[in-house]
Amino acid sequence: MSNILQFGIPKGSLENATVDLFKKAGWQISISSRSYFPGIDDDEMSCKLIRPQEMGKYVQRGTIDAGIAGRDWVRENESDVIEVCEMVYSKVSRRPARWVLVVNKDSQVQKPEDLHGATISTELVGFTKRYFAERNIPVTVEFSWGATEAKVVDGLCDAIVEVTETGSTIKANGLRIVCELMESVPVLVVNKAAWADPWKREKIETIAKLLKSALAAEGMVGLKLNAPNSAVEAITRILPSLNQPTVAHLFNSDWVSVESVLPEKDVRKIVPELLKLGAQGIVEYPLNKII
Ligand SMILES: Nc1ncnc2c1ncn2[C@@H]1O[C@H](COP(=O)(O)OP(=O)(O)OP(=O)(O)O)[C@@H](O)[C@H]1O
Ligand SMILES: O=P(O)(O)OC[C@H]1O[C@H](OP(=O)(O)OP(=O)(O)O)[C@H](O)[C@@H]1O
Ligand SMILES: [Mg+2]
Repeated sequence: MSNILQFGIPKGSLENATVDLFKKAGWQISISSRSYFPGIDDDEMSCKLIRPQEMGKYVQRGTIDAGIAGRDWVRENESDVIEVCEMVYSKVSRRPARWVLVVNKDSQVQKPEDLHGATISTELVGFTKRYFAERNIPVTVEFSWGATEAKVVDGLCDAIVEVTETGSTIKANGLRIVCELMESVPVLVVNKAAWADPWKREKIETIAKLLKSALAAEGMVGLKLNAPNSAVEAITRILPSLNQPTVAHLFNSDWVSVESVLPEKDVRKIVPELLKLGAQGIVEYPLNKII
């Protein structure tokens, strides 16, 4: 029987960003509407769409071997799984999601202690209870099924603990962040049995490496140029690189070829300096992965 890795893709906020990242890493995942079993162009993998809130549970039980979910939910459920790696992305950006304590703009609350005796609404009940208990602040924490911001606007609670990325929902509802309670990023988790299986472990490690390398390549470009040998010292001093720039001799010439990897945003600043130092034939190229 051939080996198959059962893999969980997070349904909801992280779904599209995760599928896009897999594409950059080299896997095409196709999700057809209403189906919870996405196709993937890898005979060694089979995918399921699973809510991030439940990913840890199903990975722990062995329903699936591994999956991606926000670390917030893996921790909330105290899932006994192995975290293989973290990846910094959210629904629309490459920043962590933040769980924040939020009140109405005109509220008197300035710090968590000001919520003594208050009612707080959140989807992340366990974490919120622990946060206030550890600080000896007595509060009532109520589970929210979503649209949580509306509850503090309506006065159904005194404050909320909610996830934010761009801040636009908080702003649109006229709310104010009191403080940040936790950051969360997607993590790749695997159960102990799959991790103990050499084939599955190697497959998971390959997936983790390629997902991370696709993320690492974002915003980075390759730069190649020719320069007279006499300018190489000066050029390598100003040229950023992952380790050191590569320098290769041009055939039958006292010129060299210099190659490096750098943030795309630095290119417009560095090119004029390279030209002044005598560089020619400068080529910038996109990168898919940095491994
Ligand atoms: N902009 C975002 N909004 C909400 N969750 C985000 C965002 N970016 C990343 N996340 C992460 O996505 C996970 C929540 O995903 P999901 O959208 O499935 O939950 P939900 O908000 O309950 O779902 P729904 O889309 O049904 O409202 C969490 O791990 C959270 O940290
Ligand atoms: O800071 P922002 O970029 O605005 O993102 C955060 C918002 O996105 C999520 O809502 P979701 O779409 O999941 O709706 P919900 O409230 O019904 O869960 C989250 O619950 C916040 O409301
Ligand atoms: Mg939501």
